[in-house]
Amino acid sequence: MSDKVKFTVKDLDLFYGNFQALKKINMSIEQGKITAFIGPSGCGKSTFLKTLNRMNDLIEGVKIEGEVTLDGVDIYKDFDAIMLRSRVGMVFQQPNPFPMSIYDNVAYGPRIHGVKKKSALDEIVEKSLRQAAIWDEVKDKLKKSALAVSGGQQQRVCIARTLAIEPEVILMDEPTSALDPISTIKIEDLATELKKQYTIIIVTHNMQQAGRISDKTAFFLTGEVIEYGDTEQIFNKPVNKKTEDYITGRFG
Ligand SMILES: Nc1ncnc2c1ncn2[C@@H]1O[C@H](COP(=O)(O)OP(=O)(O)OP(=O)(O)O)[C@@H](O)[C@H]1O
Repeated sequence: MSDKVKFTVKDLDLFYGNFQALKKINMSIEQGKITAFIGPSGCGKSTFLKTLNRMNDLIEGVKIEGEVTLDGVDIYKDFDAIMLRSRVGMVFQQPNPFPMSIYDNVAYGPRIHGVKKKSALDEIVEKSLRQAAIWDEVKDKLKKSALAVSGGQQQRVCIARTLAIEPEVILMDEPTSALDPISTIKIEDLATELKKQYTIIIVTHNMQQAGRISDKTAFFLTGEVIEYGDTEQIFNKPVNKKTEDYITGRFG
């Protein structure tokens, strides 16, 4: 697997009004890997994740300074936000299928991007549901409401919906925190499978999860990245005392 850099973040500051939520973040995120963001509640993990597909643009009073590039192109200066989000998809904490059929959920993005032919949509829907490891469970109920399946299945439908627009990066914001252990393992296995094709960045409170699936880990504290490196190093030989305290549960 190449070590090609997907995102480069330089001196990134983010303010919600007067409150500085991110402080001088510098990070290179590698392609084809799973990068985990860990740290205590409120330390800025989700905020940082959302700067990578400009979801914070939608919040009033947000000010962002510094630079984020995707494949070397500045996402704040040289990208249309909609175009960016089609390359950098997102899966949220709570499964959030649209109140429509499973088929229409997955076909939603391609339709917006102009795919109209039924045969083409059928193909995308099947491929995406297969990639999201849920095809066999839903293939006989594609016309049923996406809200009528279990939470774990809903989350995989949401992942399929994200995959249907063929992004290059998938941002996952605590994607398993609302799920039972079996569904959690399914999503973890899925993430491991998907990294062959996609770059995945995941926010998680579950340290075992970060240890199990990620290649790189960044530890955040009060808006700063305290330590960033190979997951094995961060978990087994953290350099910073604060990282060690957090990893070993002595934090706070
Ligand atoms: N829309 C907003 N307006 C103002 N402050 C916000 C907003 N969103 C987040 N914050 C603040 O920014 C800080 C970072 O929040 P963020 O949600 O990024 O943290 P987090 O590490 O993801 O937390 P958690 O693990 O609890 O989800 C917190 O102090 C939070 O209260």
